Amino acid sequence: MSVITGFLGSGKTTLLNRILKDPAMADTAVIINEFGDIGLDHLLVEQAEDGILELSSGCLCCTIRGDLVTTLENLLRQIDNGRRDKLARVVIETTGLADPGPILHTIMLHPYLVLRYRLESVVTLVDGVNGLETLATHEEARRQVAVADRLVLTKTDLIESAEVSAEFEELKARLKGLNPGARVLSAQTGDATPQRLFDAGLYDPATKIPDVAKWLNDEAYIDHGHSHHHHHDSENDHGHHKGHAHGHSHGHTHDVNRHDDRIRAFTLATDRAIPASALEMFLDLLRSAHGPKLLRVKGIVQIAEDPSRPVVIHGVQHVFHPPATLDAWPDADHRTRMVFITHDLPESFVSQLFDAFSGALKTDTPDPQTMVDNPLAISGFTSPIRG
Ligand SMILES: Nc1nc2c(ncn2[C@@H]2O[C@H](COP(=O)(O)OP(=O)(O)OP(=O)(O)O)[C@@H](O)[C@H]2O)c(=O)[nH]1
Repeated sequence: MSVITGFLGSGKTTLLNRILKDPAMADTAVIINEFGDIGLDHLLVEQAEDGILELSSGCLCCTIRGDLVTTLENLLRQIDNGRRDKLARVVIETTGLADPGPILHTIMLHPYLVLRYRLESVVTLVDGVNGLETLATHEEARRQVAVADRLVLTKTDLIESAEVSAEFEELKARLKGLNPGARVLSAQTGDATPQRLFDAGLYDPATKIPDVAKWLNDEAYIDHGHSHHHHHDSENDHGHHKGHAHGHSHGHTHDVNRHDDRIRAFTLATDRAIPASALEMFLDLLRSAHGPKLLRVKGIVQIAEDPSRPVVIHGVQHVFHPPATLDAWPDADHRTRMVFITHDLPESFVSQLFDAFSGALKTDTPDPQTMVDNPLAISGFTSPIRG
């Protein structure tokens, strides 16, 4: 399942309209609000039922009937009844100012849908001409960029003057600052193909084998770290971070970029395994106490009890997929590696919390027992240390 988001008028409908015709969209169900918006006349509609149209490309175009859950259930029912043989993926277009969070909530917190759908890609469209201004003035737009797996630049054909093209370069630098790991595609050059847009999940769609390096893309955070100053102070440096990157692009436009300082992109890497229950506690605490500050979390984690089988974690805002255990490490690198994009949540806080739970105690940092026993701590937690 993938979600297409982007600011008002960023070109979502235009992009969808183009990709619906692509044979690579066969067996994909695209959920939109209204058929009228997308102008399907030219797409040779073959059949209509339950608000679902089958296009000549083999793509299904669905309007929301009732609510999103009902629409997603209807699609599953068609497969389960044998009325449809295959549904490779679902793409949901969010409307207007949409925050993809509630849509992802709906699916990942639904007891049945979560068993049948897996989040593949969050695609965010960014207007190549107005994007810089939108990012400067709208918090929502910055968050949309920060949660993305793929960023698509639209309207680049309208860039004519040198001034606009300088702004465009600046826009690209800002996007990189906000979300170093997201692949950037261009709607105009035709590189925003369905495959590039949507194959952002952990599992290769053809082989079903997890591709951790591509999915996590933590290398991008490290490369990105060079040209920026670090808020990092030595007190917080535990020496296990592989790279640091901060969500802002510095340079000649401090004014415009100052908002980005609130969004941070960073990695956390360590050789130290964490007990399974402590990982659960770490994620629970992050999610329940700081959920709104998490924009995106991905990671592969070494578990103390079963170090040869890593656990994959994945969250968008405070919604986390149930962690999945892989049969083996994908390569020789067996370190825990996590990438975080946060809003008003500093790297040092996350790394200290992880250290506390993974047992790297320092005299001046909280240990998990005190965090749990602390009367000021969030209620409802039990000790991660059993026995
Ligand atoms: N020149 C140019 N115009 C574009 C491009 N993409 C979209 N547009 C135009 O921008 C306007 C808005 O595009 P839409 O595709 O409707 O944008 P949207 O994101 O679906 O808009 P909302 O549904 O209102 O949020 C339309 O007039 C499009 O024709 C592009 O790449 N180049």
